[in-house]
Amino acid sequence: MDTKIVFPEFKATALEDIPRLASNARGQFRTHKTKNLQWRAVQLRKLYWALEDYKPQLVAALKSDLGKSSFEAMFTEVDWVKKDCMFMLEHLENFAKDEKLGSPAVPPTYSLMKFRVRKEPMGTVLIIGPYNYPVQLLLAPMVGAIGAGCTAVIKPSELTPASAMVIKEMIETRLDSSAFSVVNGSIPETNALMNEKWDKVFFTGSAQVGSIIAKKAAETLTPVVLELGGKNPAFITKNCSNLALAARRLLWGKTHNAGQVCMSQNYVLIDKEIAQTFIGFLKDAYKDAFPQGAKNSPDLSRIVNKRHFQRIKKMIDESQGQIVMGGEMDEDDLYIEPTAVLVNSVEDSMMQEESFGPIFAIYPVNTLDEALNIANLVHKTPLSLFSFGSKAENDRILNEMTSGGATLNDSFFHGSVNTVPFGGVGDSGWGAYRGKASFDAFTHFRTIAETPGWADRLIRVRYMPYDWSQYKLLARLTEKKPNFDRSGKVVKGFGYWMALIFGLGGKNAKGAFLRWIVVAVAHYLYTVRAAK
Ligand SMILES: NC(=O)c1ccc[n+]([C@@H]2O[C@H](COP(=O)([O-])OP(=O)(O)OC[C@H]3O[C@@H](n4cnc5c(N)ncnc54)[C@H](O)[C@@H]3O)[C@@H](O)[C@H]2O)c1
Ligand SMILES: CC1=C(/C=C/C(C)=C/C=C/C(C)=C/C=C/C=C(C)/C=C/C=C(C)/C=C/C=C(\C)C=O)C(C)(C)CCC1
Repeated sequence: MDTKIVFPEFKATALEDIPRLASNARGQFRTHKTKNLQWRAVQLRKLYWALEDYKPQLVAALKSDLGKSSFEAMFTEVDWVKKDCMFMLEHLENFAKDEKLGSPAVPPTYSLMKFRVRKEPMGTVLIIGPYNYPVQLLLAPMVGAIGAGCTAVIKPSELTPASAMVIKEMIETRLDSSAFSVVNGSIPETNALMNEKWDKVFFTGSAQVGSIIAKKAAETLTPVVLELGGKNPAFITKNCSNLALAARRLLWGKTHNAGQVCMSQNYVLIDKEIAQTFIGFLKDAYKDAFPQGAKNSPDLSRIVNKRHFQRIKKMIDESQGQIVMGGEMDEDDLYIEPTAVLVNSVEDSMMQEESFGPIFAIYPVNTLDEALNIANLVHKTPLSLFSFGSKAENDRILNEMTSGGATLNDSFFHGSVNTVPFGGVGDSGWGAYRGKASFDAFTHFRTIAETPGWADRLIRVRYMPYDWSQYKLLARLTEKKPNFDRSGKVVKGFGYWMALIFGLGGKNAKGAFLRWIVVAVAHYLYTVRAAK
């Protein structure tokens, strides 16, 4: 029996249908049904079971689009989003409930006004996905949108056509199709979508397209989340505790999904003295991962298409460096062997471009100063950074170079857990999502105050005719005196010494209280013993 799964041929959504789909989603939001937590929970449960039921099609589609192994398809795509659904379901009520605002945000003088933050759905949102994780990177943000109570239109990447068509059928047949729809297509369809008014746009993809999206969104002052790429550095110093482990972990970062991972390292800055040893360990790790050779491995994905194959090949072809691991390619099979290139210039093509594939540069340096200068020159705000040094060196690297996220002593572990916030900084991204951050990304935090009528006498100060005596009274009750002078120095005045003496050196009221308890207990024990 032939069990081969056949996918519907990729079909772009008709341009003339796009305004209607956007308008439907907006209209459905205005029915207010998405404000109901039960409705949201039902959609999340439906998405969970849709992913479970469509697993064979999704896994096969990922194989067809990217040569992705079923292991990675399950681990980082289908099961990943199912876990997201479970997490959102488990915490939905808690995330969505009003947050009471008390001290210190609200001073005691305003405590009668019942300040609170109400979590409101942003409205109707557009989610645009990239090709490298067609399921995860499109549907994980959608879990946030559903949890927050938004309606949404989602647009998968056209570079992964099989996944895009399976996702369209799955979402539109299994979720509330009046609230959620899928637009398939490329630039014209995305432009048509961007011509519509959204309450938020969530874009994952390249910085170049991110900038087009942000500009267009700015015309209508539409907020955007941008999840972009970066030229991510790894630092290895002489004090790296286990060089073989560093090699194994960094090789993982470039073999997982064939290195088509926004947060994997682009280049490794390594102390000159240990560079050759590291290369030896890399080769060992390679042999362990691919005992039959990388090309024969059932685990290694392929490059998404010929354009990206040629882009990656060009980086290697134009490099002045020396290939020290890998280097084999086969365009017909879209196969690129995991490859490391030893380089000695920031101008090298391997350092200038984002690799977004199974290749990376190794750049030997003399000092950590030099490494930090190079990394800041190549990309000041990468999406991630990896550091394999002593504690002091790792701290220094974190301190002297920023990044969206960072992992010490490993490749992208900070981005491998689906409930911790993930996002870029500067030109590697705006905003974050995953876990609670996904709910927050699609939520308007609306501050509410409620002023009881009987309190009007108390707030008389705001009314005309203005009365300075009322103002002074309020100031006396609410204004804090500075404990610092005009040069910014803390002044240790009478209040400071009193607090120190009567607080027994405690830093705050709680600390002082605990110290007084200790004193009281000690005094009690002493008097009991003395009495015996
Ligand atoms: N930070 C992250 O979470 C993350 C995740 C994955 C990929 N990325 C980055 O994305 C890039 C690779 O992904 P990609 O090639 O799919 O990105 P891309 O920017 O080419 O495409 C992303 C989406 O934008 C659409 N698009 C492409 N060109 C467009 C245009 N001119 N106008 C409007 N829409 C357009 C595509 O159809 C696709 O849906 C890399 O730079 C990678 O680092 C970032
Ligand atoms: C099982 C036992 C234990 C626990 C073991 C643990 C915690 C294992 C953890 C393993 C991990 C974290 C593996 C990492 C997997 C990597 C993944 C899932 C990669 C994901 C890729 C992603 C998200 C890509 C994203 C791409 C982006 C954003 C851009 O392109 C113990 C030790 C507790 C007890 C014994 C048993």
